[in-house]
Amino acid sequence: MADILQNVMDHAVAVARKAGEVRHPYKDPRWFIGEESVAAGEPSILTDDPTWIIDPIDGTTNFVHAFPFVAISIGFTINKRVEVGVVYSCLEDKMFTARRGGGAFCNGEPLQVSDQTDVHRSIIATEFGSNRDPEVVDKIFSSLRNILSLPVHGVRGAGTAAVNLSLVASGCVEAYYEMGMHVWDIAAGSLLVLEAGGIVMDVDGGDADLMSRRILAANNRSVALRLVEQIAPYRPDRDDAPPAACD
Ligand SMILES: O=P(O)(O)OC[C@@]1(O)O[C@H](CO)[C@@H](O)[C@@H]1O
Ligand SMILES: [Mg+2]
Ligand SMILES: [Mg+2]
Repeated sequence: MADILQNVMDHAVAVARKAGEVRHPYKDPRWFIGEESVAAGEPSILTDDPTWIIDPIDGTTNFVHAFPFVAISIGFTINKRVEVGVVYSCLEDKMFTARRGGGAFCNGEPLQVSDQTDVHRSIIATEFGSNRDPEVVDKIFSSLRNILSLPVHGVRGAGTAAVNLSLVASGCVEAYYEMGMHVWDIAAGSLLVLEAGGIVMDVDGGDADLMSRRILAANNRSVALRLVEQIAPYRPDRDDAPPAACD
């Protein structure tokens, strides 16, 4: 794994030098989108530059309550496309890695999504999120009611987007959808799913957009599209939305 990260960093330096940049890729804030750096006021704009997208603890509420799913999530993008994804599920001691075109792995073992095509025989992962706006809560429950009534085998949620995506990549659940999480929750895990043979799209069936705070990741298109029909979508403020103006 250290080799993969080193290669990526070398690549980032090479791209920067080619572009005539003198910025240090480990230090310049423009090369990072991190949950904590954004909370501290750094920008959250995804550019074509090589960019690390980092969530040091995904599943903070789980962590506080000793609910045993917590992950570190590190994605790396070039031209706004995830090239490398690493999710470390700390308490499971599982290191998930993926490199674009190079497959997805758990502790070095190749991953493959589930081959289930029937949504009625599927387990779907999702989250309730932290938005308690009644309209949003209604949409969450409307989606859940529709999906449970399909029916499906079950609905689960690990409490971390990164782990939910690792579960899709591992074939333990057929799909995961959520609205309201952030780019640092999903950048790495979305590549795990793609490289394990799955698909990633918007909850309305459109193209995936890392900054949109909406995701549907599935083992295949037929399961995904059945879910699109059931999901009541809403649009959280984008991760790259300009800050609200102050009076
Ligand atoms: O703040 P944290 O712990 O980094 O992450 C937030 C998060 O855990 O909350 C969501 C639940 O809605 C998850 O999908 C998401 O990953
Ligand atoms: Mg976090
Ligand atoms: Mg998180």
